[in-house]
Parts: sequence; structure tokens; C-alpha cells
Amino acid sequence: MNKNSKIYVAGHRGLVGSAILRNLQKEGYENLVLRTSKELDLREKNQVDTFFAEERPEYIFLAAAKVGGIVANNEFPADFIRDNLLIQTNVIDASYRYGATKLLFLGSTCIYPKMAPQPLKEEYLLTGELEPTNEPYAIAKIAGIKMCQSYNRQYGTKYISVMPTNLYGPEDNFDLQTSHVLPALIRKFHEAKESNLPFVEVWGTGTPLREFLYSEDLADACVYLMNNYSSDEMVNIGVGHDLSIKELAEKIKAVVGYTGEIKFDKTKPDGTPRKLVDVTKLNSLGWKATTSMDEGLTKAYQWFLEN
Ligand SMILES: NC(=O)C1=CN([C@@H]2O[C@H](COP(=O)(O)OP(=O)(O)OC[C@H]3O[C@@H](n4cnc5c(N)ncnc54)[C@H](OP(=O)(O)O)[C@@H]3O)[C@@H](O)[C@H]2O)C=CC1
Ligand SMILES: C[C@H]1O[C@H](OP(=O)(O)OP(=O)(O)OC[C@H]2O[C@@H](n3cnc4c(=O)[nH]c(N)nc43)[C@H](O)[C@@H]2O)[C@@H](O)[C@@H](O)C1=O
Repeated sequence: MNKNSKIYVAGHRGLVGSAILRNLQKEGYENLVLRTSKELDLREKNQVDTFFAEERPEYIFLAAAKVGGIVANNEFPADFIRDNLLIQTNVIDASYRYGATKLLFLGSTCIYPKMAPQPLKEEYLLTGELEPTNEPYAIAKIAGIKMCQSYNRQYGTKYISVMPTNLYGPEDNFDLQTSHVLPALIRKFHEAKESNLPFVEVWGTGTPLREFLYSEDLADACVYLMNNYSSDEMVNIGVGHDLSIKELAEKIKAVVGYTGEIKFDKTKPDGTPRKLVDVTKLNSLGWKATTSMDEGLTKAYQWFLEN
């Protein structure tokens, strides 16, 4: 990308899109195209075509998606598979038809089989059954990866796909019904502290292992790969180590300064037992995460307090 290349960040108000936007602005990219979902509903092909015909973006970061935590995915599977298939199909196809130079597609580590060996290598895709709580979402994401590869093969496009691990940071979703675990726990411990509640309820058994990447590190990796990577093969993005949900809850409890108890609600699903990504490929491409969990959590809690 040149500093004056026309760059469309789809989903620029979300956790990932807003971090990519801040990164591009900080790096001096000045020709950025942005639309909210109200201004441009990416599920609507006609709206997407009109937008691409008018703006003709050269580079596209596809960070617009229907996103949610374990319970939202489990309760609204039709919304997750439909919206994601529509958004990604419309944007990937219009990027080809309106001559975009390059597109970066954001997948997720839930595309890997539930019981795949750990750490998850890119080649484990489609080698086993998926985690049932997010299978429809994962299938939409797998379709996105295959669509990028197929367009590259048949039409000679330059589409790349990245698979980030669980993310957190500014502009995260803190709605307790639909959010991911990390923002949910920040809010739960904060509210329990403010109201002097005796305990905080954490979903599931606390034993699942998860890896967490700060959204600004992810954004840096995405911009780096857009500039330095061109291959059909997807790339995992993570930190290379994980912790249990119980350990995460204890860390967040300490950051917030809550002194009550933690209780586990075992009626809620645990989901995948573990999904630690192998970051060998990413590291060999010359990129490594830099924000530690302690630093990221402190920043995320600060953002929550200010916003
Ligand atoms: N959060 C996570 O832990 C992870 C996320 N990812 C991936 O990163 C990407 C971004 O996720 P994240 O930032 O967390 O999600 P958010 O929910 O924070 O943001 C999603 C963005 O998508 C936009 N959007 C949603 N529906 C539409 C639509 N119909 N038309 C146009 N825009 C729409 C929203 O725009 P608006 O604000 O204008 O409504 C919003 O800004 C997704 O592909 C997700 O799969 C991957 C791994 C982990
Ligand atoms: C990014 C990724 O995100 C999702 O997969 P997930 O990692 O299972 O998501 P999660 O963050 O919601 O939960 C992680 C773990 O944490 C436990 N947990 C405890 N207490 C709360 C809690 O209060 N809220 C939530 N949401 N989870 C909680 C929860 O029970 C689970 O064991 C998919 O949407 C998938 O599609 C996807 O891509």
C-alpha cells in the first residue's frame, strides 16, 4: 500500500476494524474509505455494488461481520451463518469485479476441528468435526477462506486470509449476552466491585483454555501482512500461549481490584476445550505480538472505564 492508496476498512467501528483504522491513520495512510452498517449494509448486494462502483477501493480489510461469544453463536446460528455468508460473498465478489488490488479476509480459530492437535497448525483445516456451539459461524468463515483461494486460482486476484485467536481491546462488545469472555468478565467484576456483590458468576467449568491477543497487535499484523504477504495459504495470528478461563477470571479480578468470590455456572457451555494457534508461520514472516496480557488487560480496563 502507498500512503495515498484507496483503502476500505469494512467494519471500522468494531473491535478489529477500529484498531486497523487507528493503525493506518498512525502510519500516515490518508485515503481511507469508511461506511457504517447503517450507511452501507454489506448484506445487500445492490448497495455493495453501488459503493464499489463509486469508490473503487484498491485495498480492502474485511473486518465487518456478525460476531459474538459462545452463547450468542449457540442461540442465533441462522443469523451468524446468513449474515457472514452474505457480507463476505458480496465484498469478496465486488472486490474482484471492480478491480481491487488486494483484500484481507478475517477468519477465526473456530474454523479448526474441535479436537485438533495443539497448537493448531494452518494445515489442520478441514481435518475433523467442528465445535457445535459455533459450527454455523465457522462454516461461513471456512467458505470465506475457500472463496478467497478460489478467486485467486480462477481470476488471479490477490486475496489473503488470516485466522486470529480470541481478541480484546478498545471498542469491544461489553453486552453480557452477546460478548466474548474477556470483555464480559471486565464488566462483571467491575459491576460487582461497584455494587459490593459477594460473588461473580463465570460461565462453564473454568477449565477451557483460551489464547488472547490485544486488538492493536492484531491490527499491526494485518497491515504488515497486507504489505508483505501474498499467498493463498492462510496465516494464524496469536501470541503462542494460553491460560484457563479460571486463570483469566483471577487476572481480571486482580486488575479490577474486586475482592469477592468467583463462582462457576456449569449450566453454561464450555465450548472448545483448547484452541491455541501455532504462530510459527507468522513469526517466520517477520511479525510477533508485543503486548503482554497484563499490559493489554490494564489498557482494556482503562478503556472500559473511560467509555
Ligand atoms: N472478536 C474476536 O475475538 C475475534 C474476531 N475475529 C474476526 O474479526 C472480524 C471483526 O470482528 P470484531 O471486530 O470483533 O467484531 P465487532 O462486532 O466488534 O465489529 C463488527 C463490525 O462489522 C460491522 N458490520 C456488521 N454487520 C454489518 C453489515 N450488515 N453491514 C456492514 N457492516 C456490518 C459493524 O459495523 P457498525 O459498527 O457500523 O454497525 C461492526 O463495526 C470478524 O470477521 C471476526 O470473525 C476473529 C477472531 C476473534
Ligand atoms: C472468538 C471465538 O469466540 C467464540 O468462541 P469461544 O472462545 O468459546 O467464546 P467466548 O469468549 O464466548 O467463551 C470462551 C469461554 O469463556 C467462558 N466464559 C466464562 N464466562 C463467560 C462470560 O461471561 N461470557 C462469555 N462469552 N464466555 C464466558 C465460556 O463458557 C467459554 O468456555 C465463538 O463465538 C467463536 O465463533 C469464535 O470465533
